[in-house]
Amino acid sequence: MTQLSDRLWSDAVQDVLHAGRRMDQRGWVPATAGNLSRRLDDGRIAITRSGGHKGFLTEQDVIEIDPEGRPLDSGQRASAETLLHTQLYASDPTIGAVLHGHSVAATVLSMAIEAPVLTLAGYELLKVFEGQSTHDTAIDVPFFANDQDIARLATVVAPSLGKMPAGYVIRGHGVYVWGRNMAMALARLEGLEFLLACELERLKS
Ligand SMILES: CSC[C@@H](O)[C@@H](O)C(=O)COP(=O)(O)O
Ligand SMILES: [Zn+2]
Repeated sequence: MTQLSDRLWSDAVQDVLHAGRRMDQRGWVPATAGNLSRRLDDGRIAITRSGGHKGFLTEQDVIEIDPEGRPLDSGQRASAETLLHTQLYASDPTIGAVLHGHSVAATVLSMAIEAPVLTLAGYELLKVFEGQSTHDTAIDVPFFANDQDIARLATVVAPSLGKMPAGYVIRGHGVYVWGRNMAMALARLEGLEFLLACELERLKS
């Protein structure tokens, strides 16, 4: 490895470790839930190893996968949900980071609401999402049925790729959010989680 590619890799790993800690602080990755990835400028993909606590990740917990989601080192086990990350990267070359968490708001709302989408409307914070410049708008967040068969779940998500400015929710499970870099993905995740928490409050009232 050259010094530059070493540097790109260690920056990506630090991004993942930092985001994992942030998501843990917010209570979005209980137990071993959640997974995080980052695509480097040279196209390599760094993703969390399966089964670790995402708030206590070490450098060894972040591994390299190919664009099809196979670990470069076949002795390593990448996130069980790797295909949901690689399908996003394949769908949009500008995506540089993907985050998945299991918040209370995403879990409860998606089990309480039967409609296939949740419409977020009128919130100032909608401006955190791609292409939004006013609160006077509405964004649909799709709710997909949970499935332990991730390849099959990816085929259900596929028709919506490119049409989900705020990310998506898997029912009773959690959110997927992405951005051009880790900072943007984290900002979108915070935005979506805030809005889901607001919707949950409205449901209670
Ligand atoms: C604690 S169960 C959560 C898992 O089933 C899964 O949904 C998850 O988010 C983490 O899986 P992982 O394989 O560690 O990436
Ligand atoms: Zn999950």
